[in-house]
Amino acid sequence: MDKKIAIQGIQGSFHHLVAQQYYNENVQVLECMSFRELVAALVSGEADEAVMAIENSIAGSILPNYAMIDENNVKVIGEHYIPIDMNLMALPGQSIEKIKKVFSHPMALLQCKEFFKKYPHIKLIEDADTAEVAKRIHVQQLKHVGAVASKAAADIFELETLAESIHTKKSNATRFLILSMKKKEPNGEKIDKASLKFELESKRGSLVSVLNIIRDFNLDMTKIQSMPIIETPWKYSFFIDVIFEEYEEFKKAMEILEVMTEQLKIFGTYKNSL
Ligand SMILES: O=C(O)C(=O)C[C@]1(C(=O)O)C=C[C@@H](O)C=C1
Repeated sequence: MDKKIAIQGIQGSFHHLVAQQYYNENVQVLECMSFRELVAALVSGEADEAVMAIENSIAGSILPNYAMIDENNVKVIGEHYIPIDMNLMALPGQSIEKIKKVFSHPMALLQCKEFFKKYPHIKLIEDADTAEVAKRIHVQQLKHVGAVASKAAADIFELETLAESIHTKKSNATRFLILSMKKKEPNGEKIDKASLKFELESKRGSLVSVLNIIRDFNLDMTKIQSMPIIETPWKYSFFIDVIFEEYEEFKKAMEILEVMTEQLKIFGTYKNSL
């Protein structure tokens, strides 16, 4: 039986595009209207795996997603990057001048902030999903309303593109994680990346000591994200990604970090896809 993959959003969303690229064109998806719903579907077993956006090159990290992965003991089993192309769309026959409101996912609106500065008459409103807005405009035949979404969404929901590629930087890209409640099954793929988290005592040099171990064992840190620990004001946890050539070196580094840090947690080891 095909695996069921939870995505945030509906057909035509960027998550759907990633699921099609990572699994296959006909992937069986479970459409979730929030990241919280997506994680709940994984935890309950309703979905086997999930695709979750974690970071965008313009809008930055989606911090609540780090916390949800951590709190629910979700495993990271892969990653996927896609260039993100944002487009303004509306019912056929509308023009930008006629559009009064534009709805989209908050991360999508953030990526297009510069474009909309030129159109101060347009009110930007956050919504659950890019493609879902496109669908709503089509189903309810909403005039004077625009969506910011993918070209695929415009095609599926028969909308006209009023402005193409409206994201601020043309190199706009989003990184997605592939998630599961189970550890990655070996499938012959090279494992050369890991996502982990640790907490540190607020002591002089504690982070530097960890970074030295990472360097000494030839791990290349590709990302570091600090997150406040809610229970203890001004104490932080660090979420990091590392890539490596030798799995054995990674393992040895983790044995040392286990002793040097508090709450070391490895979310998963998987194939680097950048
Ligand atoms: O609304 C969508 O289409 C999504 O897939 C969500 C999402 C996100 O969560 O960042 C995915 C990629 C883009 O960066 C913008 C929006």
